Amino acid sequence: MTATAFSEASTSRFARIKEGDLDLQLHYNDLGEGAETVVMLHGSGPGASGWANFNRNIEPLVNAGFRVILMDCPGWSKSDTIVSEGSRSNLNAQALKGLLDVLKLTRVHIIGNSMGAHSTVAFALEYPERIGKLILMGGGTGGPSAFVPQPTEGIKLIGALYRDPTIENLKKMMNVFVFDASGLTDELFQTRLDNILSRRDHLENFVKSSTLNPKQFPDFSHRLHEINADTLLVWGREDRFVPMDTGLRLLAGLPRAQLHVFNRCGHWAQWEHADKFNRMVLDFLTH
Ligand SMILES: O=C(O)CCC(=O)/C=C/C=C(\O)C(=O)O
Repeated sequence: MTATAFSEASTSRFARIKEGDLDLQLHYNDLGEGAETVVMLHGSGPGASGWANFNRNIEPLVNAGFRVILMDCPGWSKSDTIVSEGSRSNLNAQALKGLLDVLKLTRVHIIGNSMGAHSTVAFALEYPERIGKLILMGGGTGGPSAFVPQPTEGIKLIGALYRDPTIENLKKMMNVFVFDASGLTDELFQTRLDNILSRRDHLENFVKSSTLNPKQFPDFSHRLHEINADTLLVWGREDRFVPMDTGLRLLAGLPRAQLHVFNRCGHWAQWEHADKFNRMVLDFLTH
């Protein structure tokens, strides 16, 4: 499959999942045909989706012979909406279990970005037999930062955009996502704003969820030693959403983890340093 052979629309799929108390329709993108599958889980910003977060990272994996599944978590993009009163990390893990069962995938590698990384760790703890290797970027556990006041600047901007979804608030948030904002185009802003405004129900339910339970992403630090999977941690040195000492906490707790820190990089390492990130991921998955 070549770069021009796939698009969001041509790879868009829906699945009905019933997993425990969850009964909902999930949207996902399905690309490639390899024997091994890589699942990508997006972050929690308004208008995020698998495609929005990972469109620069799909092609090298597909060309290397992996099947790639981008799951849109409940409450994002074209998946059903939901109010999360408990741990959203665990809710997303449960949704992923349901999707993998529908797709008959027994074991997958997972790349998680921010909330997606928190959810990857929740999945690894709940369903250890279903995981291959893990790649966690800008997340993996909630909990305190020893150095940066919380909520961080970036998380406050996410909250402001959820409550008041204007182009001005979107630009404020996205300028903090990245180290170098010169790559953010008007087209990117407009696409993201269209995604945001197309699902007001998701926005309202995220605000409701955060009011019901401000700690949507619990601290897994005390359980990290249970995860035996090879894990690549990737952080931006200038991450203003989830500070880099969270990466150090993960490195200390996960027995088989290694950490790579990009300099001149914010919260979107997979986008800001896509070529190097893609090479590192392929090397990690194939060796
Ligand atoms: O609150 C947290 O710990 C997670 C924050 C988070 O998931 C932010 C992600 C932002 C994006 O990657 C996005 O919106 O595209």
